Amino acid sequence: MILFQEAYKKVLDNTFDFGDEQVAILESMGRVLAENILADRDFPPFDRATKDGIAINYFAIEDGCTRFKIEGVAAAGTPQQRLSNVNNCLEIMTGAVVPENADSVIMYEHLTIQEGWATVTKLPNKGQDIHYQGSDSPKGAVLLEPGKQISAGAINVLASVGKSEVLVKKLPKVTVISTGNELVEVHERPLPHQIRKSNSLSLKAALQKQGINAALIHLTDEKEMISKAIRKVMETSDVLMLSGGVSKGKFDFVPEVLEELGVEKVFHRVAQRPGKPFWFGLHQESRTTIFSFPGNPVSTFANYHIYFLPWLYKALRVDYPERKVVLAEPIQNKTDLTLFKQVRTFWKNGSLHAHLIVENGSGDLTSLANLNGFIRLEPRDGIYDKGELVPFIKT
Ligand SMILES: Nc1nc2c(c(=O)[nH]1)N[C@H]1C(S)=C(S)[C@@H](COP(=O)(O)OP(=O)(O)OC[C@H]3O[C@@H](n4cnc5c(N)ncnc54)[C@H](O)[C@@H]3O)O[C@H]1N2
Ligand code: MOO
Ligand SMILES: [Mg+2]
Repeated sequence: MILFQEAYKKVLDNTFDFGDEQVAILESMGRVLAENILADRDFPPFDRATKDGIAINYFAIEDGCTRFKIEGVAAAGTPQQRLSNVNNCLEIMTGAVVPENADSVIMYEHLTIQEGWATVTKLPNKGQDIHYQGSDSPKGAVLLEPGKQISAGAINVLASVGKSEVLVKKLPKVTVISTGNELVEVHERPLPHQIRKSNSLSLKAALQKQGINAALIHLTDEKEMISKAIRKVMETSDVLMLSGGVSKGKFDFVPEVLEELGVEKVFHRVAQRPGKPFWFGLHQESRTTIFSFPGNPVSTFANYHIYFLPWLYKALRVDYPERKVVLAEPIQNKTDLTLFKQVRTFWKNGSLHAHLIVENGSGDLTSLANLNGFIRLEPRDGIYDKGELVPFIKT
């Protein structure tokens, strides 16, 4: 058995690059950018009116003119026009190209318009209400850099520079295997000694949140079958995630099968609760990373967030946020294990506080309906006081 910090470090020391791929712009949402995104033209690409009103040449104002003959209308989406006389004006709409030899825009609220003439009711400043060509970013400027997680805001930028396809980091191919004779499908009615399998669906849903579409396989507790299935899955998956069959029971075949298949055991068992019998290893030949989580529902769920998510982020070269929360009540950890306690957080005076969830151990899956994270408590003789900051793993 190894300490939590040691296990965590070993997991993070064993990441690898999954490569890059081109995806359609909308598919890139939430993915990690793998290329520089450059401005393909000046932003904005022309001097653009920022108000609906008239475009004038300020020379006329300096000359004492406050009444302008309207030559026409410049709408957004029409080519640049030209004032034929600098004492005239063009009506102009937000987003339209400022006419040649106009240099200022006056909004309708500062004008009266009558019979083809605009009269200024509030004198403008020279150059006002124009968004100048290239003033946001000049052509060729780097707008987004590799490593950035693509947000809806970034999609706006990608679309503006014409990136209908985007180069992103590839996500790992993940297969989730659940094991257990007692488990039946969600739509089935369990016999009194059976339960519905829930861990694999919960893992699949959590992976879905990361953009990963995991394959699901369920196996009964038969060693030969487990061995065959794992061998096959390792050929095609980057990650094999198992739930159950990893402890000391007569039917917990997973650790011996993995070792028989030549998977290098990095560690088995961590001084933590829940999730103690966690088995982590690598199959060098197929380049598969194996996260074999203990079957108790809270153990599988906790270890996915404690280990797999930081591992994934590191593999994708994205910073994993180190979060902390304020304890809303005192708590102890007089054990010799790192404890992960289920919490529900709430905002108070601008900081995130955590309430402990009443639960009945790592087999109590009903508590999973209420938590939104775990706090991490290292062993300590004294108390963790109310108001203390402790590490928080968001779920
Ligand atoms: N002698 C010992 N016994 C146990 C130890 C130990 O150290 N010595 N560790 C305990 C701890 S801690 C855990 S956690 C569990 C881990 O068990 P396994 O990984 O071997 O998992 P199973 O035996 O297959 O199942 C345990 C439990 O979880 C339920 N389960 C399993 N898979 C699913 C699923 N997909 N959906 C829902 N529920 C699932 C299963 O029915 C069992 O109730 O071992 C302790 N024992
Ligand atoms: O570690 Mo087990 O995961 O406590 O139930
Ligand atoms: Mg077991």
